[in-house]
Amino acid sequence: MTRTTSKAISCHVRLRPPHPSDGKINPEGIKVEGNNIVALNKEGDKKYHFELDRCHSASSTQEEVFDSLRPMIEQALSGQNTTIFTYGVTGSGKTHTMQGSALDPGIIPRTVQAIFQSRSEMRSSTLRIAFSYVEILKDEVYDLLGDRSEPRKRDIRMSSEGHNIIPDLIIQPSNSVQEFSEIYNAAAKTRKTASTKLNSSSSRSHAILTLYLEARDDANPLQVKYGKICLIDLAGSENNNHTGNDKERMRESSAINTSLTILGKVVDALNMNAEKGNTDKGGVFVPYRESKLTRLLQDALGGTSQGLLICCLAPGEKFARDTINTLQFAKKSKSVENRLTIPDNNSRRVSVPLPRVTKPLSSNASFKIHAGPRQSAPTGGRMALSSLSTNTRPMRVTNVKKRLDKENIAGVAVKQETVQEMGIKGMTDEQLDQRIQKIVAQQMEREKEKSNASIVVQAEEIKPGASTLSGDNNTSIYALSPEERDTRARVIVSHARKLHQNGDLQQALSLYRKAYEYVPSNKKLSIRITEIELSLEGILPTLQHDAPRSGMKRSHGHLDNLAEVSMESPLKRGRS
Ligand SMILES: Nc1ncnc2c1ncn2[C@@H]1O[C@H](COP(=O)(O)OP(=O)(O)OP(=O)(O)O)[C@@H](O)[C@H]1O
Repeated sequence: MTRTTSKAISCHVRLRPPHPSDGKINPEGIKVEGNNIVALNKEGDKKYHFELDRCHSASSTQEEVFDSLRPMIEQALSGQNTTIFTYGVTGSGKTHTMQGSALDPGIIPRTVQAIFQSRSEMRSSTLRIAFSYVEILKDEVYDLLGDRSEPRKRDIRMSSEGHNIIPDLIIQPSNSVQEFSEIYNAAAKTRKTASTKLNSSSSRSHAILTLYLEARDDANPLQVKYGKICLIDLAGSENNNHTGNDKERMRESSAINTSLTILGKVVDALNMNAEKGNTDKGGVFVPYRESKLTRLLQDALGGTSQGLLICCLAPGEKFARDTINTLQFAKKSKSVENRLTIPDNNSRRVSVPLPRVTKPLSSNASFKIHAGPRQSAPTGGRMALSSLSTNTRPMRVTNVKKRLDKENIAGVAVKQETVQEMGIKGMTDEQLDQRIQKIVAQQMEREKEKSNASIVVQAEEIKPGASTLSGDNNTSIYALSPEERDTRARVIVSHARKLHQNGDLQQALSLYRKAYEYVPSNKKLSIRITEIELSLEGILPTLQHDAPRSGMKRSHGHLDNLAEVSMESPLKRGRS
């Protein structure tokens, strides 16, 4: 089980030490006092006061910065999605804070080190680690992993579960810090940077590194905790009067500034909704979809991830306005509340397992070996913890997952004790797979036998007189042709959708389950059912019906498509 709780985004500030590119510096321009910060405007006649969760002065070390967020990494290891991002004007120290250098490593290398360290200390569970790495350049998403000769541009799509996903994203398993570093460092070099007047190595793109964690209890492999850490180095906001940008840099700069402006609009909309006290009913439209960045940050902003924003400040007088803007962004972000899903210790939901490394990675073959699958769509990954923007975990769903999805859908409880009694400790994954398959198959068979007789009658009650359902109340599902099963499922789904649109999740769920009996291989339907179940359990934060609301844009797609798509495969099979 999991529970949900509200938690505001944490906001830290880090002041960079002076640098020759800063020009004139007013020693009174930015003052850090404990967790308070006072900034002067450029003219020096107006003071702005801000209180943040943590302020790091110019003398703060990388270690101190990391120590201040270490608890979040520990929570991620317990299954909590986590997003940490650096924000600030160009040259303010975002990349230094997030990445650092070999001699002075930043958050990313320290986080990876801490995770592998925790893994080596785990006594009763096994931790598997994988990562993806993308950049957003001029509002396009590029996969930084993978072979250079392959196309790297990726789309973002809305999954049928309502999450933003990146189809074909490479998820790279990793077995050691060294293995991670070889691949990650090579990929980081391909991130777009360029020299500007303010920063000789200015990031021209937003970079998102996602670490996927899967902790499996050794004594009970069905107890799995999934965590995800997104570490985001945003490109800096820019004033082209200072940067001396040429035409190409200007174009990049404009895309960077636009996406950061939309980020600000998203935060504003979330705050307006929070002020109204209700984000779900008739609130202000949150423009996540206006940029790729905000689509991918959706889970971190008003979603289910715990979030930390680190605002970086440059001390030069010419940055006074940027400093105040950055601090104002921090101030408004602080009031954005996320709804965290916190797994408890007994969680046994089986989710999307990480891909396995089948061969050892060689140091110079990092991009050629993709033990991680490249898939074109999410295949029913675990929704509670997989919804973070990149959120999107297009990983392979193993047979175990599929079977246990079926288990849920058919309402068959595979008792944990039963599995334990069968002595699965020490089994290989394959043996475990086979064992679970057997248990689920037996239980599903029993459930199906019980429910067959009632399904047709119940469907008839949903829409009396529907021609497709009339006259054969006693017909077994198995006696129907694929087309007939498909037609029946369609009718039931269309009623389920109406109930869903009316917000009657419980009834909708029961009808979707009935429809699923007719089309048990239908993945979309299976995902929809799981989604509603999670929603009813309070694991998924909101599961809104697709009916258009006045004054709000609606998200198109997943429900509208459901009846259609859900019926596709059986019909195709029937014809072939
Ligand atoms: N805390 C710090 N201590 C020492 N040097 C720093 C610190 N922060 C930043 N620097 C140095 O300042 C320069 C600019 O920093 P960095 O590249 O991290 O800025 P940025 O905000 O990522 O810029 P951009 O948005 O242009 O990519 C770099 O040379 C970096 O090493």
